[in-house]
Amino acid sequence: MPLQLSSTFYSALAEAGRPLAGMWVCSSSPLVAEICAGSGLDWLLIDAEHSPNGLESILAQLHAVSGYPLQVMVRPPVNGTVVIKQYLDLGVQNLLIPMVNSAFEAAAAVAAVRYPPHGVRGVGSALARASRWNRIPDYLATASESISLTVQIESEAAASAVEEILAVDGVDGIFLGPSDLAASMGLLGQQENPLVRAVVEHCLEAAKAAGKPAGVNAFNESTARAYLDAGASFVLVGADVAVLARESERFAKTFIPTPEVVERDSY
Ligand SMILES: O=C(O)C(=O)C[C@H](O)[C@@H](O)CO
Repeated sequence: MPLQLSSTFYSALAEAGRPLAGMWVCSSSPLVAEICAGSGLDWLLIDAEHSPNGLESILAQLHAVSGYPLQVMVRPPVNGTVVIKQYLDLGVQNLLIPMVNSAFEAAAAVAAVRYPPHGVRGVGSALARASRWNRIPDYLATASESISLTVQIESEAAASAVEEILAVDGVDGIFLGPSDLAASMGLLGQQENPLVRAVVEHCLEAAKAAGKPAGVNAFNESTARAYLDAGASFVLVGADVAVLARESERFAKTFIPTPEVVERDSY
């Protein structure tokens, strides 16, 4: 029986017939990635934009989660042809490209994931995990069927161009980043601000009109539910590192007496 690659994020979304819920893996740890993979969530996003991940640690995490029935997406640090080629050759099948601000930038990402004549992806898969070292029959001809591309809308410029970005052939879906969006609107740290939420909802509507799925980052449960009600097809509702940070603080608060605040003279 020939080897087969798993289905993509968007095939799984269509098959599920309901929104997909997932979480970030930012710890760069294969062990933590595997713990999260067995949680029952629909998908994981391994982050390399803000997390200390290199090709080796991403590969180790892909290995760790490979036996679990969920989708895995990976976010590279930049929208770059070389880095995208390396991720694809590593066997990443679902890519989330950060900071895509225009149709031009979205088209560059599409070109990076496709072989010539449809794109500019370099040909090295025979020596790479992507094709399982040429054990996937016809990998070069069929690669694009095993890859999904999601672009991140996370600035005012991107939100203004969202219709054009959605219209780019090869963009399978969009993902809203309320934190950077808020920052670009002069509202740093205010991802829950009604002005930010209104822009997110505008983009969700644009995606619906374009017939493409849209996802959003929302760690606050009521916000996540509101975005799902507004038409989000997939959400990220937490992160490994955040769970660990908040729970370890809770342990400390529960068992360690709060030191008295010592009033000091000002020097
Ligand atoms: O702008 C956003 O929101 C995101 O892109 C998500 C962040 O990068 C993520 O680290 C959560 O804060």
